[in-house]
Amino acid sequence: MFRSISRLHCSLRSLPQSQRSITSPGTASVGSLEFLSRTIWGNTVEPSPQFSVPCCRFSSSRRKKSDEDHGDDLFLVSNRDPDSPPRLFVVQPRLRPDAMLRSKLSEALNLANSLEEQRDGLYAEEFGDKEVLPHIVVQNPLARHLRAHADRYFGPGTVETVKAHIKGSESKDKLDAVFVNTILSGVQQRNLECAWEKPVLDRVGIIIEIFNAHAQTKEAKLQSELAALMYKKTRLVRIRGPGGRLSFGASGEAEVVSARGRGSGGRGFISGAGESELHLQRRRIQERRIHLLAQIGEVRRTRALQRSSRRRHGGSDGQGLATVAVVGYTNAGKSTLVSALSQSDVYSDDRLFATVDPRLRSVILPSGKKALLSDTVGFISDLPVQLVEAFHATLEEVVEADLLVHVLDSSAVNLDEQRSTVLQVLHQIGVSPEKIQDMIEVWNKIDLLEGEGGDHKTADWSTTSELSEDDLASEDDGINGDEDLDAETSGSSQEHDDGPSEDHSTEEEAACWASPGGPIGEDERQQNEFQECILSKQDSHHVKTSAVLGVGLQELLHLIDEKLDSQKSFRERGSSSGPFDRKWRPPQVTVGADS
Ligand SMILES: Nc1nc2c(ncn2[C@@H]2O[C@H](COP(=O)(O)OP(=O)(O)OP(=O)(O)O)[C@@H](O)[C@H]2O)c(=O)[nH]1
Ligand SMILES: [Mg+2]
Repeated sequence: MFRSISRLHCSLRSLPQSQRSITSPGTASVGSLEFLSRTIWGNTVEPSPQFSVPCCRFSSSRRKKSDEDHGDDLFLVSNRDPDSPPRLFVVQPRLRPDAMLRSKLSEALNLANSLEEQRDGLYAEEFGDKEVLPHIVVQNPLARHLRAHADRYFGPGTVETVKAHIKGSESKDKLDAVFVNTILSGVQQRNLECAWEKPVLDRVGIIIEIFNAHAQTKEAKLQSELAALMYKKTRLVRIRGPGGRLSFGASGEAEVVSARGRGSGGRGFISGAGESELHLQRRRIQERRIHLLAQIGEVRRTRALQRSSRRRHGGSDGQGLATVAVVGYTNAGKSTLVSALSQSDVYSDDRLFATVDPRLRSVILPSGKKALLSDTVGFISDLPVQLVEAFHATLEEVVEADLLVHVLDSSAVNLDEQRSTVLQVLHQIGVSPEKIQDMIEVWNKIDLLEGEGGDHKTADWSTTSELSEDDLASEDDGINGDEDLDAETSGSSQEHDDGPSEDHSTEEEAACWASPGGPIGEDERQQNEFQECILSKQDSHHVKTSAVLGVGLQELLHLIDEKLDSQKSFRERGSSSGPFDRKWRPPQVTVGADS
């Protein structure tokens, strides 16, 4: 384990002062810093000395080499050593209300513990046996200032407090990386790595890493590499190579001066050393991307052929076979439900994104007809747009399915948020409002609710980790940083720190959590349709199931049968393909990018 850590984490080396200066020859000009600031925040902020702090580049322990490899490390933490799954320290910005904080912290801890690869089809440890990872709840910079710090996201006090806690946790066991459960810019990520002397993963990064770690098939591996590549492309930072040479994105000591570089070259005095390196790096990424897209294109063609052949004569006696896609928030119980309905064995696990490779299982409906159930990847709030784009081939199965079954974890406190996240992703990938209207909603895990058909709001907030009130309790950090009030570790005890702005910001925060890709519709009409869809779904009829106990399965099968039947008669009456004709298009706003 130590070997892999040392490969991940190089020690900080100091540079001569002349090389650190933001105005020194050969490094960034103030002009480019201003450009960077504008790029990130949409307006100019004072260049911070943080941008010029030299820091290290972390290399991957599980780099995939290939002839066409673009020369960059794509994955930061996930490794192939089955005896040493990465151990992360989790930083959770505080949210209101406390129930929301708990559910997000629980999700963050589960994400951090899910970053593990199988060896010979097995994980090193049962998920339930895993320890709760070290974590800290800190002041949310969005809550206090309605804007995060441009350089390190958190204020200096918080950064120092987290650093002290990391050091404290390291005395017990080595940490591989820090996971900050928010979306960081490339510059913020790099500066936090420098401050904490650990690789830092943000929410987008960890999800991409988990997908990569869990991908089994060639298709899923290609897609997760593409997602990582697209993520990486937005995070090229200027680094100082071993000979003091400046370049972008390769290993070496980092000088964070430009995360995107767009426009930094060839613009009079602000063009500087390294710009051609940046273009080289971007070109290599672009070449690899084109190569991956070509391979994924092959996968899509094969899948399309298989789909149309199933649709025409997939049944045992040559008749067409309907496909029912099972969708939902990650860990809602989709795979368990597909297993139970089809009486087969589909891999299910408490790890988030246990399913990355879609699976088809056949099921005999009460009418005697056969249908195919498609178990697919789960969704999550702030689903990285790079993943949605890269996993287009997989998600096409959902768009092309005859019927959707939306599985919800009825014991989740944030059930409404999970529902709207899923509906947004469906909308984003091109599923029509009509099809969403027709979708069957399943409230799974009812066995976890108190009493039969109990109120889900009263359910336990965490079914997957051993968190208690103590985990959220105030921790005395003992650090007298310059911004101590900014750095706290409790959800309840230091209310003096939160003025009335907290509630206001919570709305903003909630909006941020709930929106995976910012505005996703191209025009207002589509947005309105989508909003109507969400509203109508909230009150719609749902089937209650317990996939583990086998409750509600027959009712669900009857409903699937009924819906497919009514669709068939609808088609026979001469309707066009209607609900399935909208094409996927990327959202206009890129999450996690430095733009
Ligand atoms: N108590 C209870 N647990 C369930 C139920 N259905 C699934 N689970 C558990 O929930 C966890 C997640 O189940 P999965 O079927 O892997 O969930 P999923 O939606 O496929 O998750 P991803 O593939 O990670 O998106 C597993 O530990 C299941 O045993 C249920 O009805 N009741
Ligand atoms: Mg699954």
